Parts: sequence; C-alpha cells; structure tokens
Amino acid sequence: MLPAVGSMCRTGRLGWTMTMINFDQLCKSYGGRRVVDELTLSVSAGTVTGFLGPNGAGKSTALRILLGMSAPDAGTATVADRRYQSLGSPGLLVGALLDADAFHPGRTGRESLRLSCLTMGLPMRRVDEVLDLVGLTRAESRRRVRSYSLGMRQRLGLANALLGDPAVLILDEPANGLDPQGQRWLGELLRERAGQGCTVLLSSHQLAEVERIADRLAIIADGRLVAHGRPAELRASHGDITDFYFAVTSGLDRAA
Ligand SMILES: Nc1ncnc2c1ncn2[C@@H]1O[C@H](COP(=O)(O)OP(=O)(O)OP(=O)(O)O)[C@@H](O)[C@H]1O
Repeated sequence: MLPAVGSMCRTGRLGWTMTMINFDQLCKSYGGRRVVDELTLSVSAGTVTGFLGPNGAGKSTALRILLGMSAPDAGTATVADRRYQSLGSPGLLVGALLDADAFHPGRTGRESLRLSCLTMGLPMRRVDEVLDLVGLTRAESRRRVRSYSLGMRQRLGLANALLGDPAVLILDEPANGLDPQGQRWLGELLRERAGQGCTVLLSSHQLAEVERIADRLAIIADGRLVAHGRPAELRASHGDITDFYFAVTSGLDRAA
C-alpha cells in the first residue's frame, strides 16, 4: 500500500484527520442544465464512504470528474490534494471501477488484466493475486469477457481496480449484478481494504448494504449534497436511513 498523502482537516469529534478525496464547490452542466451543483465533500483516509442518490443525481458525473475523464465547469475534485491528471502514477494511487462493460468482449479476463499490468508496469503475478481476491477462478479468467455474467464482469472490474494495490478505490455501482452473497462479500472486501488504510468511495443503490459497511454516507440529489454523516449519527437524528433517503431525495431526482 502506498503511503497516504492528503491534507489534514478538522472533523468534529474525531479531531484531526487526513482528507484523501475532496470535492470543492464542484459544478458541471450538460446542455445548460446543472447536473453537479456546488458539490463539496471530503472523504477521510482509511474510510468507506457510500455515495448515494437517485438515478441521474450526478454521482457518476462527479466520479468521472474526480478521475479526470470529464472537466468541471467550476470547482475542483482532487485525490491527495491533486487533480487526477497531475498525479505521478495515478493507476498506482487510485483504483477505479466505473463501468463493468469497459473491457473488450473479445479478450479473456486474464488478457484484460495482463494488459492493465503492462500499462501500469506491474508484475504479471498480480493477475493471479487479484483474481483470487475477487473470487474468479483460473478457468473463468481464461474465458472471453463476452461470456461473462454481469456479476463476473463486476468482479473483473474490481480485480482491475485492485491491480496496483491502490491507496484509493473509486467504485461506481460495483454491487450491480452481484447476488446477495456477492454483495456481502464485496462489503467485507471493502471493509478489509479500509482497515488496511485504503480510502473507498463507492456509489450504490444498495442502501441497506452500504449503510451496513460505510463509515459515512453522502447523499446527493439534483447534483447537490443533501446529507452527509455517519450512519449512526444520521439514524440518531433522522431515524430509519431508507426513509430518510426517500425524504431527502423525493421530488429532487431528475431523469437519468
Ligand atoms: N455526457 C453527457 N451528456 C449529457 N448529459 C449527461 C452526460 N453525462 C451525464 N449526463 C446527464 O447528467 C445527469 C447526471 O447523470 P449521472 O450519470 O452523473 O447520474 P448518476 O447519479 O450517476 O445516475 P445513476 O444512478 O442512474 O447512474 C443525468 O441527467 C444524465 O443524463
């Protein structure tokens, strides 16, 4: 694991903590419509943050900007205090899974991972190590991606994100297509990574599972942060989190 770098910030009862991911007044519009609207959010090192919100709330757009795949209109999105494009070896610091369909369907899972190893200058032994981590067998890794189920493609995407043993994981709906056992397994994997110091930001629609594993929940609707806090604090202040989620997002969701 790479040493964590980032900025110190003051957090209520916790005192000082290290910020690894930071969105500051982030704005993005498409066709004159604000889809990310002054989003400000800090994610502390070694924590799991669930990024929740209805379809079209702006989660993927914010994550894409964070990963340098889209430019903001205003504001900043940084990892370890730097824009993704200016990180020295971004693939080694940040592992990302944005789209389970990003792999070439004609390649095998193993070939896809080997290609990523080559691109990042990693030893080929990492391929088998991450396959073991995500529960894909050697035989499955030799099948073409076009024959994979969605759950298998998600596991392959996660394997790819883990290749560089990154200090930060950014995952866009990684639980989609995973069965309940798979979702439980994913949660445990992410908790374990966070326990080792990894910072995890994951978007999801699996409210109960994310509530179970996340240190913090950030809820956005209509491009704006509408709630942020520890699950226990949100429950103490607002009661059942699913009911609270519906209350803060109802009427605000836009068509995706
Ligand atoms: N490249 C684009 N061009 C035009 N509109 C876009 C583009 N990307 C996203 N949008 C729009 O921005 C809004 C936010 O989309 P985004 O994918 O960020 O939402 P999301 O919260 O990730 O939703 P979901 O949960 O459905 O994945 C949507 O209305 C979407 O149609």
